[in-house]
Amino acid sequence: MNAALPSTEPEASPQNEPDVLVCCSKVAHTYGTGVTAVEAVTDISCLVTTSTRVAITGPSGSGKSTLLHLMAGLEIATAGVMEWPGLGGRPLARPGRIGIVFQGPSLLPALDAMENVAFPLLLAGTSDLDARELALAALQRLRIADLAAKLPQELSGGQSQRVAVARVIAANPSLILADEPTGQLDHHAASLVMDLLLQAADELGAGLVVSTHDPVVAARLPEIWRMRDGRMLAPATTIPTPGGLL
Ligand SMILES: Nc1ncnc2c1ncn2[C@@H]1O[C@H](COP(=O)(O)OP(=O)(O)OP(=O)(O)O)[C@@H](O)[C@H]1O
Repeated sequence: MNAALPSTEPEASPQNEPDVLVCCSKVAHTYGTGVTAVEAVTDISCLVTTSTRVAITGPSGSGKSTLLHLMAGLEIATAGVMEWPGLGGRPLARPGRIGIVFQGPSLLPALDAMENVAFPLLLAGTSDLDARELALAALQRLRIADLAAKLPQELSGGQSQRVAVARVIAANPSLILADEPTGQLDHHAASLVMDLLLQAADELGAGLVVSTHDPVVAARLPEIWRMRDGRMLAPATTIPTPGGLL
């Protein structure tokens, strides 16, 4: 079902409805000001729920990363309204509720895989012992515990991205945002990373939003939102709200 369109299906009972994690209403984001201003996204309206499994596709520069950064709270909308009802408010005030997988190397080179997974938990105040236990559990859950003692330089690009997925799920997020997570991987490694992202989202009951250039990767998700020149071609820009349609 397209999460951004008014549903024509019978209403689910409240306890069966997925939580709305992110609501974008006519959102725009402009980088810079004056003659150097770039309107990276324009008039974006969409919903992300705990059952969302969506690929955002579009040419380079179409605004995919900017939209993910807005959802993550890493950028602030310059027009429109961003809300995170199911996350308890603006993400930066609620660290851990959103997990982000970035394109390319993101592991700290001096730490082994398990320490890399544990590191954000330590920063969030988890005790050393608990952080290590949670990190190992995340690696085990993704069946990559054999990589725990390896340094990033000893990992392939695909293995590094799988550890990056473990780092995200160790914090038990409600929303997983992955920005070109397979951009530097071959098809086999990309497929394994997508397997893990989908598995993680299902096991955590988390929403999953993946930006990608790759149509094969996009086809792994049940829903695709296409962007061009900062605008979303699909879904349509009407979203249901308690007060009516935007
Ligand atoms: N920090 C920034 N400062 C200024 N302009 C930016 C910045 N980040 C992105 N842009 C511009 O915003 C537009 C959208 O960029 P964005 O990175 O969101 O697109 P994208 O679809 O993710 O591209 P790619 O697939 O190449 O990563 C582009 O014109 C880009 O040059």
